[in-house]
Amino acid sequence: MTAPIITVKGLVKKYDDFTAVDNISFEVLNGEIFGLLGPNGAGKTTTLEIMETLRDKTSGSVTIHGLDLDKDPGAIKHIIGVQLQAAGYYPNLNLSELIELFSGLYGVDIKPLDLLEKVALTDKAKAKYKDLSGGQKQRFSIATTLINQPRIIFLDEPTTGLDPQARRNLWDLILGIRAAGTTIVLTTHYMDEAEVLCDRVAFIDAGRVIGIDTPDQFIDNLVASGFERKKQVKQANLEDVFINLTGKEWRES
Ligand SMILES: Nc1ncnc2c1ncn2[C@@H]1O[C@H](COP(=O)(O)OP(=O)(O)OP(=O)(O)O)[C@@H](O)[C@H]1O
Repeated sequence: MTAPIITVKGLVKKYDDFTAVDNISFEVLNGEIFGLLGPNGAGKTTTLEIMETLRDKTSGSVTIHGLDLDKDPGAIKHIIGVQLQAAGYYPNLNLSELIELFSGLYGVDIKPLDLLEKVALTDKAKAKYKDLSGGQKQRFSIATTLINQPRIIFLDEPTTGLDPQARRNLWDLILGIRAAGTTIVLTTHYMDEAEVLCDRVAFIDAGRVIGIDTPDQFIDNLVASGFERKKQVKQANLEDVFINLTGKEWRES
């Protein structure tokens, strides 16, 4: 888990006069879950979409699994998994049919039910995307990233808007995908999520990387600098109460 699978160097993205990504550099190591964290508008999605070949960069270089984004975007597309926009989910097709369609577009042969099983959606194989709950939609969206059996997947705020159970179940799903050998780059606004999921995180602010490390090291450094929480931390929080009262199983009918 030590070799870089993604190398971003001096990445810049300008929208007219506005610099959204301002000379960002980082590496993502093979097999890790790497988090891009930072305030709204910091440039996380822009950075993610450039790596996904979905957005042009202004300057800098991106190398993914030895492939240069400028020279081999087509080859990069084959080895990465991206979340498709919901608009691409043809409304008349059910989940099984959508996976068949997408796998045809990728030129791969996969069994829809096998993929749906990975995200606990086999019982929804005949359902339409619009009829899924929020958590089920997110799980289906993650399933679509796996269609081409990619080495790396990119997830933009995968648990935003989900209830605590759905969120924790999605964490298990993401950890399972990593355990199967896939490198994951994700963005999130939930620091508890980053702490549970990410091997390393990069904090981005106003288009610049302001720190890259493991969550534990960031926390240790902060404590070592003399930081103390103002209030005594309770032994449990309201989310623990929620999970304790309502259980952990998939509950999204
Ligand atoms: N197509 C565009 N044209 C002009 N400006 C854009 C465009 N897309 C993004 N921006 C601007 O670039 C900046 C970075 O946006 P980006 O979506 O990358 O931020 P983010 O870190 O993902 O934010 P959030 O956490 O709110 O999703 C923002 O100021 C945004 O308004």
